[in-house]
Amino acid sequence: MQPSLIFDLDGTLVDSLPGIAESLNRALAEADLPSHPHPAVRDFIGNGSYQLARRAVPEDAPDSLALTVEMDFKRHYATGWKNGTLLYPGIPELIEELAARDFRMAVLSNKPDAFTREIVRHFFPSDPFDLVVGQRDGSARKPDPAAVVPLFETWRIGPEGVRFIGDSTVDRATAEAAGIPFIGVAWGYHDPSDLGDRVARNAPELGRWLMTNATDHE
Ligand SMILES: O=C(O)COP(=O)(O)O
Repeated sequence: MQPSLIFDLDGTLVDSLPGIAESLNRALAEADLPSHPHPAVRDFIGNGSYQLARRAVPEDAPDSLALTVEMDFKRHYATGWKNGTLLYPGIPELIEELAARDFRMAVLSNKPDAFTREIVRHFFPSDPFDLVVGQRDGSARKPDPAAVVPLFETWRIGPEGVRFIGDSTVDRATAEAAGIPFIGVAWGYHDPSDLGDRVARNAPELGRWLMTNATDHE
């Protein structure tokens, strides 16, 4: 049987850095705080919108200021993501091909849930994912392995029947803690050398690996 596939969103399926940076910098400007260049914002991404804001404000700033920046970031991002989010090359073709081959697929993101769903709906109108899960109040978030439990429940499957595909050390840590084989992607926001020994350089390579390993755990 083919493995079920969990995809990270930011840095894996879509390049969301321009939209995140623009919305974050607008929120910072409203709080009279300095903005950050894209490479710095890239390093803030991965642990959700609160951590994004927390890392963007001065270290000694109170949590209340980080929360204000997070709220304003979300307000700008609600409209701003469309101008600053792009699919990575080869991703739509890869997802279509995997769907045609009956791979079961899900998206698991630390991005706020409403944005995660809206972005996935926008870029994947054929609805190829069984489940799209973003960050929700009160629910576990990566790297907590409990974040993958809703996916196991939907698929009625254990970790050995799943692959986790992501661009970050947060994704890798989640997969490892949950016992899921991890495949890194080199085109995202973290250094590929931190992603273990299976790191795909482009979407066709990732596709080949996923399709040729399809029967690993039959
Ligand atoms: O927005 C974030 O912080 C991370 O999002 P991701 O989990 O899709 O990489």
